[in-house]
Amino acid sequence: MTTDPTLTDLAQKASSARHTPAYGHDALITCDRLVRIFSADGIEVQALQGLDLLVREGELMALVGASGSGKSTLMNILAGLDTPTAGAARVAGHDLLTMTAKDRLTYRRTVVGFVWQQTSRNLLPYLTAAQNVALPLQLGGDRAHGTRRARAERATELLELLEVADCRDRRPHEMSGGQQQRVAIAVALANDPSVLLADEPTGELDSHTADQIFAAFRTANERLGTTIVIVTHDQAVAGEVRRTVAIRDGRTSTEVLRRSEVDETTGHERVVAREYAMLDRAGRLQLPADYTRALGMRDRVALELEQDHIAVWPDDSEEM
Ligand SMILES: Nc1ncnc2c1ncn2[C@@H]1O[C@H](COP(=O)(O)OP(=O)(O)OP(=O)(O)O)[C@@H](O)[C@H]1O
Repeated sequence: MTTDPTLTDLAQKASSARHTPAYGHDALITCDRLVRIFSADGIEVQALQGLDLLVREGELMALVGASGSGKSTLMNILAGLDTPTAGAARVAGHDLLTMTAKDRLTYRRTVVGFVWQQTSRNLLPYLTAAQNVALPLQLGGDRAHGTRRARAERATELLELLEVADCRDRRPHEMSGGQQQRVAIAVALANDPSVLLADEPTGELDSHTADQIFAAFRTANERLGTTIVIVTHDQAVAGEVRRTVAIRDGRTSTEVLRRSEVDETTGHERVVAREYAMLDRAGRLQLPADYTRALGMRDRVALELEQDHIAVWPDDSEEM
């Protein structure tokens, strides 16, 4: 039996809804049902199809996914280089959908730093490493680094932190690919951004050099507290971070979390990884393709609520 709610019931309901924190209220990066549609030659491509993602301050995380799944599209939006078609995206309090062109420029110069795959895209070829690091300080208009000397000191400090102080006076073509990427990280960190975004930063490097670049990101994360999001195909990099989020068909699909555990018998520390599926706010869940294939699940499945889990069964309606 249902009874009509009283005015007091409705007031209480409205008040509790007001006190429910908004989705992602405590996250540094919030993507809420993010959509990006590209139209080319009359054909629409939905690169992001309602992507949800929360990243907390101080995280170092990896984004993985097949080619064409939407990783670069997401990174370009977070970098302030592209605007979403619909949904919501906020980074450090900046609304990426409603920013004016002027806000967008300030955002790109002071809130986010980026490192791209192509080493040549990250540095200006005619400037030395130190000059490359000093440039964003000058453009960002940071008062603390208003003088040439203050900027040179900051450049030296960052190049030392990333262990490329010896490249200080060299131009990009006089450095190895790995050195160039470490200088690129220093450039991206110059204005002390809230978030550092890296799109396949080790894509052009051999595995040993890639390890060194990853160590440089870890240093930035641990020593400066910068939140870092790395898009990577490199399993070694994805295996090193505490959180790896997989994107499939323009949505976040699964997430692997790793934590250290001490083995009770040996006393050794080991890393335990566990994979989770993403449940979106509408209650949608993407089942891994190999699971559904293994059980011949297609368009319909049966669900049963158990005491502590939900069971998903293949469609048995034909047998009924
Ligand atoms: N400017 C654009 N115009 C039209 N379609 C685009 C554009 N940029 C991306 N797309 C399409 O959007 C989809 C997602 O592309 P995106 O580059 O984000 O994928 P990705 O996961 O980064 O792939 P990769 O790992 O190969 O770089 C693809 O189908 C791509 O063809």
